[in-house]
This record gives sequence, structure tokens and C-alpha cells, in this order.
Amino acid sequence: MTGGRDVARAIDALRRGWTVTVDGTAYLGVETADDAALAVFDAPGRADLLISGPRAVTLKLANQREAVPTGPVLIERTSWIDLAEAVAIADPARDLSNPLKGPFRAGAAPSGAEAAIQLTRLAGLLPALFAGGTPGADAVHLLSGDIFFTVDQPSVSVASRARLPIEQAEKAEIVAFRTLGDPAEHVALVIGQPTGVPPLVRLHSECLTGDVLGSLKCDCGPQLDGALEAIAEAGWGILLYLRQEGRGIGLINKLRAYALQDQGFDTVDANLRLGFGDDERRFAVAARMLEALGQPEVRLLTNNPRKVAGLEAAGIHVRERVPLQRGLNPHNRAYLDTKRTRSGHAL
Ligand SMILES: Nc1nc2c(ncn2[C@@H]2O[C@H](COP(=O)(O)OP(=O)(O)OP(=O)(O)O)[C@@H](O)[C@H]2O)c(=O)[nH]1
Ligand SMILES: [Zn+2]
Repeated sequence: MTGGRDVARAIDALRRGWTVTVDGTAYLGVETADDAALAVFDAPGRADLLISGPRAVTLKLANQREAVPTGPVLIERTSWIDLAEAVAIADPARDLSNPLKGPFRAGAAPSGAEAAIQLTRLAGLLPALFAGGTPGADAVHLLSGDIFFTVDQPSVSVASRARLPIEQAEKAEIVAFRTLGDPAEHVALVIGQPTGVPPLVRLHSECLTGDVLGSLKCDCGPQLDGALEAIAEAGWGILLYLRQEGRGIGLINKLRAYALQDQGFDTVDANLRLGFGDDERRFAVAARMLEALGQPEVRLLTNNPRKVAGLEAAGIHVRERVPLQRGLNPHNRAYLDTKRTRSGHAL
């Protein structure tokens, strides 16, 4: 196993339109490729196109190999699938105006396909890759295990800490973490001092639009304020500010999901059309951060049972779930209804 540093290099390479290999198969990101890079990748024979399972379902590629593809699907590229067509297959932006794509022939996905798709997600790109072409001389070589390890068993370390008085609590300390292989810089805000009871903890996933710009499409901004108030009131607790923008799909993909919502899709279907799961977050990184802060047991402020399950699975005991409801407005009513009816939220 080559380890986390190479995962970080591979993320960077994909973002820049360079090749990577996973388990020996070469990949080039559809979103970041250009004609020149694709021509080199395509020599001597045309490479294939790999898309994620949810995107394959949207494109009705489902029953060519399995009834409902759970894993990625390889599309054999014939001459009409040039770069522009590949982008149209990967990007749902014009699905409604251009609904008929194909015909496609699906082939067997290479063994590292799922890990390669995970890598596009870590890079914040659409989950689609040219696959099986010629790797560049400077390609980063990975094994699937390197990528899954970075995601499921993250290695975190405290990088810096400082006093940070905030509006809700003058006695607070900010702790910044580095995660091997993952460029995201996660942060903890520790409020007050341990009192002997498990801390009141909030896992807050980054939402630039809601946290910073005051978006009314979601409830993130008011929930962030509400969580800080609740922790300050309890006198002791921790807010983890996790850089998992857009439930783990990244800012650009979240804004693509918003554009699909403007076309009438709900928050879950928008994610699926883009080729992602409803919620791509992993909470193992939060568990490691809590351990690094010496807190293996918590009282968790959330309405989301997946957060409780995710922390428990990663070895943190959730003594109690404390509900948090804030920020209902006419713009986010449908969004919050969808979270309740389709994503299992408690409120
Ligand atoms: N993909 C996607 N992400 C969204 C959308 N709206 C908000 N988000 C993201 O959803 C996340 C909000 O999650 P949280 O408030 O931490 O968690 P939650 O799942 O709502 O659970 P609670 O703990 O009950 O609040 C942030 O990362 C937002 O950027 C959307 O329509 N699509
Ligand atoms: Zn939000």
C-alpha cells in the first residue's frame, strides 16, 4: 500500500486533468480532461468511459449488466463519444433538454472502479472517468485500498490550537486538524471545560451558502448558531466543523444539485442524477477528532440517525441524541420535508 500521501497527489492530479492509475487501470477525469490530454490517453486504442451506479440508473443503463447497478458501470466508447459527449453523459445539467443518450454498450468495470469513483468525489468532480487508456509518464499509481483507507480509516492529527472567544461563549478554543490523504482541514471548537459528563457535541457539515451567505434554501446557518448557543448554555461541549460541503459532494457539485432543484428535482434525486448517493459523508473522521480531544463518549445534537450510527460504528459511544430544530422558512420547507420523508430525519 502506498498510503495517504499518494491519495492526496492523485486528487490533485485528477483536478488538474492528469492521469492516475488504480489497481493498474489508468483514469482521466471527464470534467478536467481536454482534447489534447484525451488524444494521448486514447492512443493507441480508444479508452472507455466509467460512470457511477446512480448515474447509470438515471441514464437507464440499469439492466444491461445487472438490474440495479450498485457499482460503477463501464461504457464502451464508440466514435460518437468524444469529449463533449462524455461531458454530456456525465453532467445532468442538460438531461431534460437532451434526454435521449445512447445507444450504449456496457462492459465489465475494472476492479478498482469503485475506488476510482471515490477519488473523483474526494476531488470534488463529477463521478465520471475515461478508463483504460495510456497513463502519462507522471501518473500517480494507487491501489483501491489506499483510497478506501483514507475515507474509512482516516488518520488525523492536531495541527494547531488557539483561544477563540466567540459571540456565544468567551471561553472557547479552536483546534485545527490535518487528515492524511485528505486536503480538507477539519476544525473543532471546544467550548468550556470538561465537567465529568460527556460533552454536548454537534457535527456540523460545511455549507458555504448557508453558513456564510445566509441562504434560505437550507437550515444550516441557524443550526450552526443554535448549536453554539446550546453548547454554550450547557457550559461544556464541542462543535466539529467538518469540511463536508454538500453532504460530501463538494461545493461545485452541490451548486449543480441546486440547479437541478430549480428544474424540479428534490435534494435526494438531484444528488442521484449527478451520480452520487443521497449522503456521501463518512463520520469516521469526526470520531477520530473526538478521540484526539479525549472524548470517546458524547451527547449528540442532531436529528439525523446516520450521524449517530456513523459515530457509533467508528467507536464513539453516543450516550444521548439531543434534537436541534432551527431555521424553518418558506424556502426550505420542501427541503426539510424531503430530509424527513426520504432521508430518515427525526424532525
Ligand atoms: N448535496 C446537497 N447538499 C446539501 C443540500 N442542502 C444542504 N446541503 C448540505 O447538507 C449538509 C447539512 O448537513 P447538517 O446540517 O450537518 O446535517 P443534517 O444531515 O441536516 O443533520 P442534522 O444533524 O439533523 O442537522 C451541508 O454539508 C450542506 O452543504 C442539497 O440540496 N444538496
Ligand atoms: Zn446548508
